[in-house]
Amino acid sequence: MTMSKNVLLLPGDGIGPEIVAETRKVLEVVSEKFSLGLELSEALVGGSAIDAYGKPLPEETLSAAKAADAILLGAVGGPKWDTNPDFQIRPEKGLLGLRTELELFGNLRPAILYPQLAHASTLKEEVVSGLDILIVRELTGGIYFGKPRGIREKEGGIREGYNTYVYDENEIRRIGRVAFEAARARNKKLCSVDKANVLEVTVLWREIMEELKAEYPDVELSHMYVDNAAMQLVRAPKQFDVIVTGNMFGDILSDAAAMLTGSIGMLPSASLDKNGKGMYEPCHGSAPDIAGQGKANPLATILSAAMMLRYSLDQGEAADAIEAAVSKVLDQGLRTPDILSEGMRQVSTSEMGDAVVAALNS
Ligand SMILES: NC(=O)c1ccc[n+]([C@@H]2O[C@H](COP(=O)([O-])OP(=O)(O)OC[C@H]3O[C@@H](n4cnc5c(N)ncnc54)[C@H](O)[C@@H]3O)[C@@H](O)[C@H]2O)c1
Ligand SMILES: CC(C)[C@H](C(=O)O)[C@@H](O)C(=O)O
Ligand SMILES: [Mg+2]
Repeated sequence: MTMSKNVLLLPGDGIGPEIVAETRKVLEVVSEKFSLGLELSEALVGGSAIDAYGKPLPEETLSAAKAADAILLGAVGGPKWDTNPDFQIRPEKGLLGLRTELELFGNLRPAILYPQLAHASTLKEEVVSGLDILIVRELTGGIYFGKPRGIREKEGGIREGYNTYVYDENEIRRIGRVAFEAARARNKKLCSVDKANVLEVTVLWREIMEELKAEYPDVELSHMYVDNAAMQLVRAPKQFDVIVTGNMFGDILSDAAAMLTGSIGMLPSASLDKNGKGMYEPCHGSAPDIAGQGKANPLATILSAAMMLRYSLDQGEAADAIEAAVSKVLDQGLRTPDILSEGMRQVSTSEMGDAVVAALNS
């Protein structure tokens, strides 16, 4: 008898509902094919939750997320809510609240170039071909959550905005271990990215990473300043295997890494707690500029579902099948507009989802 597994789908805003609908089709097919007994339910988060409940993370959604075996999120945000004067009532706060409430501190953002997309990258083919790197981003600390924060008035009525970049050594150690373990399971090369020439918080970061090295003598550890890392990611990205960094640097570097894979529409992610429970989402946002037009690439979300099966639901075979199906549709020359190149056939969001389903069934 199969044990049923509860998966909570959080479509969110903008292209979120479109890409999650395609991913739902894929999950239904693999559930059937591999007898996974996935029970899929949906809840609101972000702007859609603000519209329905007046807040971006309603209690119903949070308790469903806590009860679920795994969560798959589309994206949140959009211009409709960007001018909300109460900063707590913003879609992004719903996503950040889920990450902190569920203690999802370990964010894995793999940037893999499918060989079929070597032409889709804006970089030269030889720079990106064979690319397979992993960014490990700390997700529940750093400047995103540090206190004090706010906008205050100084003497003379001058307003100033302020945030606090803070990490304690335990927070650094636990993300460090995630990264060392990941490097150990790959090519045993870890690059820690910081700004230790300027920021004390990252002086401590570097010190703790060095300390952890003793536990992982088989992993080669190096350090790089974030400005150089941004440059090196574009200049020679294949020099990296695993990168570990804090919340904000990881946010920025992972968008840069996305373009190495051809499109931000290709980059999946896993956000894990200490027990491996997780929320899975594409690295991109709600793309308001293309929402509702059938132009969104659903593959980052579909690949996030594969990560979910592998990391939280222990279904590596089903995950492999999804990734093979994605590779197959790329072999067939099917492309959403963001990854379109000469000689390929342009398809819509739902045609891409249907093609992945067909590849799974074939
Ligand atoms: N995890 C999330 O939910 C998340 C992540 C990033 C941004 N956001 C939010 O999304 C909104 C828009 O932010 P942004 O414009 O800076 O970033 P974005 O990632 O939404 O879009 C950047 C560009 O990439 C394109 N793009 C993104 N995903 C795509 C896909 N799947 N297929 C094809 N093209 C795609 C968009 O059309 C746009 O041109 C903001 O409200 C932001 O806060 C949410
Ligand atoms: C929407 C925003 C809060 C989020 C982040 O900054 O973490 C996004 O950019 C991401 O990369 O997941
Ligand atoms: Mg981001």
